[in-house]
Amino acid sequence: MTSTARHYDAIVIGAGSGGVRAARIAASLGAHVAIVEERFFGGTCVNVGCVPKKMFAYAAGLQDNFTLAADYGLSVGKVALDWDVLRDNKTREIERLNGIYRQLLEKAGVVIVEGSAQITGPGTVQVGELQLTAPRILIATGGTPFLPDIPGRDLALISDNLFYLPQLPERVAVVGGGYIATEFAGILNGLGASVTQLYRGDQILRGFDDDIRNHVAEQMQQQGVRLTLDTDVTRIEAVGEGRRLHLSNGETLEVDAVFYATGRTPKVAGLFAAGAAPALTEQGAVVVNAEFETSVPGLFAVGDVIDRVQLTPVALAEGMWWARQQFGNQRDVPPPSYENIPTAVFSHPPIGTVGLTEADARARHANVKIYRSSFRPLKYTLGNQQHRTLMKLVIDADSDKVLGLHVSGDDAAEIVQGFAVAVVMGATKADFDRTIGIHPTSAEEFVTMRD
Ligand SMILES: Cc1cc2nc3c(=O)[nH]c(=O)nc-3n(C[C@H](O)[C@H](O)[C@H](O)COP(=O)(O)OP(=O)(O)OC[C@H]3O[C@@H](n4cnc5c(N)ncnc54)[C@H](O)[C@@H]3O)c2cc1C
Ligand SMILES: NC(=O)c1ccc[n+]([C@@H]2O[C@H](COP(=O)([O-])OP(=O)(O)OC[C@H]3O[C@@H](n4cnc5c(N)ncnc54)[C@H](O)[C@@H]3O)[C@@H](O)[C@H]2O)c1
Repeated sequence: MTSTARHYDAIVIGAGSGGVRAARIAASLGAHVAIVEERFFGGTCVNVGCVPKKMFAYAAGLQDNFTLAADYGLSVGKVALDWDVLRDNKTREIERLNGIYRQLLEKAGVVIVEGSAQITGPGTVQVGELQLTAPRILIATGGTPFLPDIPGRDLALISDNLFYLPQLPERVAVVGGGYIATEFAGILNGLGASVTQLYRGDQILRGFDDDIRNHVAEQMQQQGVRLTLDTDVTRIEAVGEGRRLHLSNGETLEVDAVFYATGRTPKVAGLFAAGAAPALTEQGAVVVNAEFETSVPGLFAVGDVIDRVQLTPVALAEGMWWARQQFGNQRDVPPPSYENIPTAVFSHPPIGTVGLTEADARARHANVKIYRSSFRPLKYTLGNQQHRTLMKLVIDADSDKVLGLHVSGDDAAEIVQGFAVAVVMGATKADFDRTIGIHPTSAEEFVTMRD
């Protein structure tokens, strides 16, 4: 039913990473923009993703520092986690950020419409009773957790739930081997839960460099995570307040909570009225061309919903490019490149990586040279903590170019962000070699690796 109609230059659906950035840039370029949001401003990353996840990852890592402090002669009292304090402090900060995202949009002159949007036809969006029209519509609705269809899957928790748990469960199973599962296993273990990570493949973190995968798996196990590989969950049943998992290896596992982190699928359910949907992939991702336009002229999409690379900085880059392309005068600027996207996994230990894995480099280049260094960082040498760092450079021996740079250990993400600029610029091993190191650091290893 349409009782009110409003016309804009652009309508953005979803106020997450991609949508907020696109709407703000478009408005700053003079466009009259409306943004529709049904749940929370800032989207997944700010509310139930990157930001609260990193806060919890800090909390989990802090536990280690108390042991380290004792090695340095600093005595501390009994260390105990007050889950309610951690959770509620986090929630307060997230609510503050939520308000900031809303204010940023308002200050930029973007019209905020709260509710669930449905695209009803070319250039037309329905939000409850309200009809919005515009020559350009941008879909930035993100993704939603995917859970395999097994009996009892309703008994499983998803990543959103971790951030609001009434209490920290004592025994936890985490299912999956990707970013979220590995980060959550480290967080829960670091906070004191007894954690089993179950993965159907032969090693976690598929797609990352094999040496790095093995290093992280080893270090996690050393820290107390039970890693059960080549195993899937076939059924979940409730046992009192707990959960019994039936495993593909015939065993059962009893836990207080089970988290599923088995991927995220594009969020398009209910988004299109009959006949209004653009072409979608089999997985439901919105198909776009190089300019982010769908099969329906004037209908565009960016971010997780197009399922290219599910990372916040990628959604930001896509949203920004789209807005400048549509409303700015930068028509000759190429779209964001998907080559050499640096990324981090905030596991314990964390991973930072940019460029090709050794296996990918060998598949594409005839002569590949590997430099590898594994060491116990200085910080840990006064005590018994066995934390190690692994660093690896993948070089094209013919051109001397650095094809890949990988690290797993303290500060991995911070280290790789800077080196990523060099890799994107096409730095060679010789460029690395003539760079003087900063001593004593772990990062200096990348400029001192020799044959
Ligand atoms: C646990 C977790 C940890 C993560 N950690 C990281 C990290 O450390 N680093 C990183 O780079 N990435 C991380 N990510 C991924 C990152 O959050 C996403 O890639 C990013 O949020 C995608 O942005 P987006 O704009 O495409 O979608 P989103 O941020 O998901 O925003 C989509 C918005 O659209 C709204 N919406 C959906 N449908 C409708 C509708 N019909 N009407 C109105 N509004 C609608 C949603 O409510 C939401 O606010 C993490 C994700 C998760 C789940
Ligand atoms: N630090 C970061 O930047 C960060 C952190 C979290 C999430 N993210 C983004 O969010 C995305 C989603 O995270 P995710 O961890 O859910 O996805 P993922 O794609 O990283 O991992 C999914 C895991 O689930 C497994 N899986 C898939 N289907 C399964 C099934 N039917 N049964 C058993 N296992 C199955 C996969 O083999 C894989 O190990 C990531 O790909 C990443 O792009 C990024």
